[in-house]
Amino acid sequence: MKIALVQMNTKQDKEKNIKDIKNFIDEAAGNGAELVSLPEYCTYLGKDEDKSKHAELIPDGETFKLLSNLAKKHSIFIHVGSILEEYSEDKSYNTSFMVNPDGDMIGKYRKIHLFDIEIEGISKYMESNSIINGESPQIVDLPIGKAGLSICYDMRFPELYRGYALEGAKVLFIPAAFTRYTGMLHWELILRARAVENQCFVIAAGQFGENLPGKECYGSSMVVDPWGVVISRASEGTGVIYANLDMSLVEKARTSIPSLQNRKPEYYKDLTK
Ligand SMILES: NC(=O)CC(=O)C(=O)O
Repeated sequence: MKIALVQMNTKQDKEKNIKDIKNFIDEAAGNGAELVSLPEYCTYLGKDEDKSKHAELIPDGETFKLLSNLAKKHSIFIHVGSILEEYSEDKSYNTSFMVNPDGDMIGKYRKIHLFDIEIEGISKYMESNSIINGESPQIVDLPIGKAGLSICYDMRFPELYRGYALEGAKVLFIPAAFTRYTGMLHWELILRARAVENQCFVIAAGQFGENLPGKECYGSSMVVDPWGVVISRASEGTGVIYANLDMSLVEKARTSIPSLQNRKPEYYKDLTK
């Protein structure tokens, strides 16, 4: 399967962001992509207090309808890294979903782990001020096999991905708006670790550049194969990157080093409760 990852610089003009998404999807489909993956917060990235104004129903909102029509028009899968989904007056879900070539939603995932962190003197984020966490993992069926959905900060919680792999996932989606500061040290390291330890493809479309004054995203969208090799990587700026997923590499990795089979959870399963 030929896939495309869109690296964006989403800001507060939702109309422009949606126009950009449409143009990127048209470009990717024109270049033969069968699945297009968008980053986290792809339609709106702004201040906490403004987020719920931009939240929508999924699948009954405008963005879903537009993406459903684009998926049908191009006969492709569209993985929406995330948009704001309606929850209450002051909180939204941060929600990812997958649309199939018939325009139907085949899976929806609400970010479970919220980015509540403070790095002294560097940055502070309290995602839970404006977002309510999801409670359910989500696996979708693609023609290339099962794929586990997740969003950004989730990537720091390996149990979620181990669960996906044990449920049969061969692909892990990790769309993001990863901060520039943490990205420099952790982004590639963690993506490659999730790929190697679960012997899955990792597909990680990211936000790039300044989205809000003083808030910058790392970019470096990438596809990692099950052996830990980065097979496609975005450079600085916005744009589309491509990769061909050779699914035989999953079995090859799992046969060569059968670490998923060699687990002994009976000795340590209680430690992760
Ligand atoms: N933005 C996030 O959700 C996560 C992130 O930037 C990090 O884990 O670092």
